[in-house]
Amino acid sequence: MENSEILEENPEGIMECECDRTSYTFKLVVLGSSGVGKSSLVLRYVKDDFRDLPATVGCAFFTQLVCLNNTTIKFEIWDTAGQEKYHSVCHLYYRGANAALLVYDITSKETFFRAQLWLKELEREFAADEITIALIGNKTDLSEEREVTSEEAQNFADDNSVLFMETSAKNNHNVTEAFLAVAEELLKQEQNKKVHSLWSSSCAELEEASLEEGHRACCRS
Ligand SMILES: Nc1nc2c(ncn2[C@@H]2O[C@H](COP(=O)(O)OP(=O)(O)OP(=O)(O)O)[C@@H](O)[C@H]2O)c(=O)[nH]1
Repeated sequence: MENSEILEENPEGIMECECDRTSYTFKLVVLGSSGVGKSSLVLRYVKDDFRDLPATVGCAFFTQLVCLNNTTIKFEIWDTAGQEKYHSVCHLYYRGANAALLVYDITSKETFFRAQLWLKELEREFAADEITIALIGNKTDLSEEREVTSEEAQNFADDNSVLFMETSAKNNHNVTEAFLAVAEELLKQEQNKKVHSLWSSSCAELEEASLEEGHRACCRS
């Protein structure tokens, strides 16, 4: 996590990063029940601010640039409304997402169950290697009212192969770390894809070479 920084986008929208060798744009959608702190997490991450916000209507859109391990990442963040009346349109917002934060409030078991339902919905809509998912337990500053233990959430995350972190948008605890963990995972997958495609093309070349060799050997005999 040390080798990372949040970057400013200049007025022309050009990424400014000394270490910019490769750049990626990732769509990240934030999902979860109303009031769990989705918008507050995004506001904390993008503007390092915390204040009372009106309930989100539909969806709010933000961008954030991050330099991580000599790579520039542009996060396109879609902060969805948690109110039930918007649920039917949510698929429009998570379509094409590379990553999802499934947020619950550690003081509300119900919101944890709702995050589990979100996971099921995403598993129906995306193949496993299509989307990086992080389960986020927010409001750790209210630990005396906690209803969801870290252990049960961690176990659930491990069983379902998703990232897990607890945060407080209010106290700025683990917020940047949560987004960076997702960025790191996305970069890892991009690197795996590159290795896989290099490997596939080398295999194809080898196959072609051995066919040619076989053909020559056959013509010699
Ligand atoms: N104590 C505490 N309160 C928080 C935290 N994060 C958000 N809140 C409060 O929780 C309430 C809801 O926060 P929002 O960020 O609007 O929640 P949301 O999930 O975006 O809600 P919708 O827009 O309805 O989907 C607000 O009163 C926030 O101030 C936190 O980390 N700790």
